Amino acid sequence: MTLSLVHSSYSAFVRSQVFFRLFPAFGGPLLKRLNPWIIVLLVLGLYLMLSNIPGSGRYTVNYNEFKDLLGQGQVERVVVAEGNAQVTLKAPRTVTVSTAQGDVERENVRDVVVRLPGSAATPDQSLLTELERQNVNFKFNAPSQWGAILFNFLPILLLIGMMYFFFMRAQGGQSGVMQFGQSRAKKYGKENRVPTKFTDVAGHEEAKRELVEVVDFLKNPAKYHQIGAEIPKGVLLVGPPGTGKTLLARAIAGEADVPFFSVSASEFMEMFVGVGASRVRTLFEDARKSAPAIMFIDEIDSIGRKRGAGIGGGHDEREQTLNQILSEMDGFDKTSSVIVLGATNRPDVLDPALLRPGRFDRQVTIDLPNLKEREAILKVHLRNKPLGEGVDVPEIAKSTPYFSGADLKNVTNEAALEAARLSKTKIDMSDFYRALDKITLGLENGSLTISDQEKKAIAYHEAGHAVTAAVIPGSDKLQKVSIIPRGRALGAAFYLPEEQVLMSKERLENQLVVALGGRAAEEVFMGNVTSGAADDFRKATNIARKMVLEWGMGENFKNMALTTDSGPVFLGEDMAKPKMFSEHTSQLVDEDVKRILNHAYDRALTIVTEYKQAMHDVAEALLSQELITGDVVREAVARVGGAAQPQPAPTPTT
Ligand SMILES: Nc1ncnc2c1ncn2[C@@H]1O[C@H](COP(=O)(O)OP(=O)(O)OP(=O)(O)O)[C@@H](O)[C@H]1O
Ligand SMILES: [Zn+2]
Repeated sequence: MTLSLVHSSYSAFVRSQVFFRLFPAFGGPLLKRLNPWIIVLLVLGLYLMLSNIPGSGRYTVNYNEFKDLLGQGQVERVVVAEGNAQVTLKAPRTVTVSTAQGDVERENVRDVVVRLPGSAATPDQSLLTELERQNVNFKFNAPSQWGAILFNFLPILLLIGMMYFFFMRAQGGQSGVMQFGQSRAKKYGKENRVPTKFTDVAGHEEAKRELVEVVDFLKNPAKYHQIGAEIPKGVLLVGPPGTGKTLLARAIAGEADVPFFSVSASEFMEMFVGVGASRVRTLFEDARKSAPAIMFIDEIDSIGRKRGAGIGGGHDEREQTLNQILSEMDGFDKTSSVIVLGATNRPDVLDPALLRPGRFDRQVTIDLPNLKEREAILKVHLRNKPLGEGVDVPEIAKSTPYFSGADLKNVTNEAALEAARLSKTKIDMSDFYRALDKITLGLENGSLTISDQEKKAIAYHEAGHAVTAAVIPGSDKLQKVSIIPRGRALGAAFYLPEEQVLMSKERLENQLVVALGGRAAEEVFMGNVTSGAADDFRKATNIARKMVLEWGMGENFKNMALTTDSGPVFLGEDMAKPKMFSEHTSQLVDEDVKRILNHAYDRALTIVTEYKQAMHDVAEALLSQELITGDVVREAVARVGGAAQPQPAPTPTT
């Protein structure tokens, strides 16, 4: 359980992590795969079903019952096939039939099936004699071609088929026999003309300027060929999820009016080695046929990771697929005008071979949008939505730091849904606020029962964050504080972080004080501490470790970095990377981290004690109103401190 969700502005990295966590759905398209195994299973299932149904829709009777019926002269017709006899009675009557629940009487039965005793497909002699004597219409069907093949040879055929299948995969899927891979690649590579234009992509002006060249080449390839200019074969779009990489790729195709082939690299990943490579081949063939064209490969890092880094399964397949892409790109002759656009958010893990000249030798960075760009993106997505008076788009942009384009689109959509839910005809500012709360924190958790004592603890905890944030000069501006439980969080303080690329040591230390302010308040005002600060500690420790390990801010390690690689580590790579420092060094690191955290915690304790009255005021306001604005906190602090502490320069808000 977390008592608070302090999304103050740690480092850009920490922040992006938070948002990736909050928006897992933006990780990429959901793939619907039809796995070859499913087909095998279906066939097997069908086989089992067919071989189990003796005669569809008929009751089954046991052999003795049949003999009785025959003895009574009730049987009109018998057809024997594969050890079963399909029996038609002279008239409908009540018979004892076998069911899963045992023998039961059934009325009005005329057609039944009898499973003949023994494994023989031929009925015994005495039965034949009796049938003949009664002059029953009797037919003995030798197992039909069909039945015989299906029931006796199918398993063998399946086995041979699968061996063949695996064998071909192992061969690297040479074309001609790769029906599986080929037909599916066609389906994945959607070839279509797209109406998307650059005007649909807000912001990214820099990227657009670079990509105009690509558009021009696709429009007039002759111009470039004639003068001997070589145009990039591959352009890598690099940026976090949801920032519009796919959108830009489509816009290029749309602007140039050329076919757009798109595929997500993870779709190449199959259980069978070689399928991916074969799909790549087919896809490129198709694209070349309709050149000039754009081929877009999303999530290229999923196959383009450094070779040899992976551990375990799927790794051969990945390498083969990657090799195929590389050789296809090399295979483009200078006159073929297919441009491959790849998208990734992990360029650092890509195989260097992908980035060599003649392949993805150009990189275009697609970053998270800044304030102005967010406003522009919001406007794009609000184009067709009716807005009420007083909707302040710049204000929404300000409240959505580090949101990606996809996140912003989601905000506009959620706001529209909120408005519709209240049967409004226009979207108001309040709808946007509710949408934002919902998105950043999850739904209000009304089912949670919280005791009064717990509520008090939460209120003081949040007050601790809020008051320290208001007291420390230059902290992120506190926007609001709430103790309404939402999702996993029991309470939260919201800040409007100033977007900064560089974090000073002082600023980081201040953030640590605010992060630990919650626990400090618990200790001072509740007399005991709770488990609610777990998340705060995780975040604080994360920052402190980075300060020591990466940013050279530790006392033992002034001005040196102990890691060479930042960012989330890939499983394979991490396992392969030897530990960079000794046991002794680790101890020194821990010392430094501890010192930084302790210092911050002491400062937090001092502040909440010094601003005792403000703490009480804020906690009480929270307990009675559940949600208060940053102004309430700032006023409470000002009443205590007067001019003792300089206030943060307020960023203009309405
Ligand atoms: N700059 C932008 N302008 C307008 N809309 C945007 C922008 N960026 C993202 N969007 C919206 O977000 C949606 C998702 O973006 P898109 O799929 O292009 O992101 P992506 O970078 O390809 O993400 P991923 O890496 O997850 O595939 C787009 O369909 C678009 O509606
Ligand atoms: Zn907290």
